[in-house]
Amino acid sequence: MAGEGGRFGIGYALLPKKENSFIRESLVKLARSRGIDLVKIDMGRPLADQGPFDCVLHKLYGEDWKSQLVDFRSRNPNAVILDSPVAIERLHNRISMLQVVSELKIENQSETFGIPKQIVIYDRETLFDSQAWELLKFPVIAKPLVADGSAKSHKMALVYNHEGLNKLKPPIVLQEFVNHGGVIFKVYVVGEYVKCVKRKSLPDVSEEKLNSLESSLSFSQVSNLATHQKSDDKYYKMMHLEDTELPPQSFMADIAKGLRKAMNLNLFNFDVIRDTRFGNRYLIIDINYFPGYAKMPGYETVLTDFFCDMVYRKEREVVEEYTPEVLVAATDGRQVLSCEKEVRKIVPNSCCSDGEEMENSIQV
Ligand SMILES: Nc1ncnc2c1ncn2[C@@H]1O[C@H](COP(=O)(O)OP(=O)(O)OP(=O)(O)O)[C@@H](O)[C@H]1O
Ligand SMILES: O=P(O)(O)O[C@H]1[C@H](OP(=O)(O)O)[C@@H](OP(=O)(O)O)[C@@H](O)[C@@H](O)[C@@H]1OP(=O)(O)O
Ligand SMILES: [Mg+2]
Ligand SMILES: [Mg+2]
Repeated sequence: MAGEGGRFGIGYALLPKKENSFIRESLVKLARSRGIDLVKIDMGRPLADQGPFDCVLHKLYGEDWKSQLVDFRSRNPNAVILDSPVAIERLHNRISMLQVVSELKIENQSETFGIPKQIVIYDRETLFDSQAWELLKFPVIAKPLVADGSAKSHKMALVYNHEGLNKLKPPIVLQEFVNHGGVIFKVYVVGEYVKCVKRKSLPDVSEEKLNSLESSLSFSQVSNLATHQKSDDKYYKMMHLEDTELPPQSFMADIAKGLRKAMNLNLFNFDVIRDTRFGNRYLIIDINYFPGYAKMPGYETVLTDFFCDMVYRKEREVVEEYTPEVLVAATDGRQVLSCEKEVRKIVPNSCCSDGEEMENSIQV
């Protein structure tokens, strides 16, 4: 729990690309001003020997890292691990990733949601087996089954006809391509916070295109192109992103909450398209763990609020189990609010309330 001076430590373990985009000076400074130190985990040493950390933030794969987390957890049972490797693993397979969407129950009169029709293909024989295809219509998108963050796992192909299947390398997921007006919605989730933004997507596929000689089109991370790449393309010049209406915020928030609970994850985004055939039908096509949050407006504040929430909530849970004497020692200079029935709560003086003093609190 809180170290010297009532500060909290969050250790992070990220690949260099993610570290560069996410761990910005602006985030580190804001977190520091609110009592949280972001500390890089040294991958050359055992995690359990480092810290102390109140929380571990990570996006790394592999058995060694998983067992390090298990070891860390057993020695630091009160630390928060964001997020559990088992929960993250569900997102490494494009079938299990979207299965959870099909299980969600959300009451909404005006909008509906789901996933596109899709099948999984493990070998080349099945790829050309018409029975496997009964459910699907061209065009389809072929996506690698594994979504493990490698460049390969983002390599896709839009396939217009049977001929286009020749180039594909199973195991893949074949997902029906749904015309959606060339705009995708990315819904970023950070705990309870939900933010939906618009991005350019693949253009709609016309009947003429389907009947043309072209059999497939390969692409990768189309919604993630740098701005200059986007403006180079004739298609993007033609599109008017501003004209597209966002989906209703409360609807996206309900889906986000449902997914967060069902998947037991705090840090993810999901991609949503609006089916142009029905203006109120939304399809979830992708879910990513720990996405590019730095692209989210005001990400520093959102993430710092969330970190504060995590570490203080955990500390409250722990402290509530102790006697008042232990509590006083544990709060280490911070304020303690004394309530009826001997329930004690810590009122952070530098975090979440931006340093404002809380009424009725007793300074210890
Ligand atoms: N079923 C679909 N119908 C229409 N367009 C789709 C469909 N699936 C994917 N796309 C388009 O292809 C893009 C890439 O697909 P997807 O999001 O599954 O890949 P990804 O590599 O996992 O993306 P990310 O970079 O978000 O992780 C989407 O952003 C969207 O533009
Ligand atoms: O940085 P990373 O390598 O984690 O890349 C992630 C990328 O974030 P970035 O924009 O910071 O690159 C995300 O972009 P947005 O959805 O937020 O647009 C998305 O493409 C994830 O799928 C990527 O994770 P991966 O699937 O490759 O593990
Ligand atoms: Mg995507
Ligand atoms: Mg993805």
